[in-house]
Amino acid sequence: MQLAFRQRPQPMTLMTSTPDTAGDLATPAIQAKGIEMAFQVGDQQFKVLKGIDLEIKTGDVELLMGPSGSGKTTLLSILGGILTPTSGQVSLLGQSITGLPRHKLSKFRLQNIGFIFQGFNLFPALTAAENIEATLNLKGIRGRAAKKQSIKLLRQVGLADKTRSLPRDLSGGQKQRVAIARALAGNPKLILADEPTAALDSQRGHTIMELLRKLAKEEGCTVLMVTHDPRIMDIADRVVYVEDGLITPKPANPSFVHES
Ligand SMILES: Nc1ncnc2c1ncn2[C@@H]1O[C@H](COP(=O)(O)OP(=O)(O)OP(=O)(O)O)[C@@H](O)[C@H]1O
Repeated sequence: MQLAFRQRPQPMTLMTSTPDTAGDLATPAIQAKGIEMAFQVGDQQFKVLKGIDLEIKTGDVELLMGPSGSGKTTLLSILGGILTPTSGQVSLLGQSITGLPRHKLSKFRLQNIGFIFQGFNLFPALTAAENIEATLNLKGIRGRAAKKQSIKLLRQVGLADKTRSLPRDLSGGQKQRVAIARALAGNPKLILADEPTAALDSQRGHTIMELLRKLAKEEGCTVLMVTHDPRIMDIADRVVYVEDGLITPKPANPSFVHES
């Protein structure tokens, strides 16, 4: 566990504006205010996030970068309503998710957010296409329509020939692309991704980023991803850095960009 508590500048709000967005520009897709997160380890409390203010506009593709252990995954999980912050407020698509009852939060997540998290979490007994269909079924898309969409999504991530493969017969990069296709199922308005290109070679990573950028610019989907991957920085609208529990527009020591 790496925890750093050096003195940092005060929390700040970063705002973006991207002119070629297709969605509702008036409402930020993601709005976080005063996010703090402390973890209890034994009898000690570690404060990982110390007052994060962040606004991300609809249709933006943004990257969260920062040193290992700086709290990027923790922040992404809080923004996606998977973790509850110690304090602070999160609004997604204009709706406050802070304090929403669990069942309402689950429903909101299912309807609006596509998650790409490390580990892929594919059902081992289901084929690539069935893994995506299962998600579509949960979103109320069934039968032929679900089959058609799952095959289309697998084609978009370059896996047209793997629709019937089980996860055990896929490489790490292929599993990652199935997980990406699954996150896009049902056209979520938000995509939250943790290292989505980590297991992909340069060309495939670039193809995935182009796909996400197209969704953002043509369909107003908003994409926020944690990455250490410098290869995808040029495709993002903005890079936001998490350092010492705060957001900063420029890192003090950017060497972490070339990690992993
Ligand atoms: N459930 C937990 N209990 C205790 N500590 C935790 C927990 N989850 C995360 N942490 C600690 O919080 C800190 C931030 O973790 P987090 O995974 O958010 O960092 P990160 O920036 O995503 O790191 P990496 O780039 O290595 O994935 C780490 O020191 C981690 O050990």
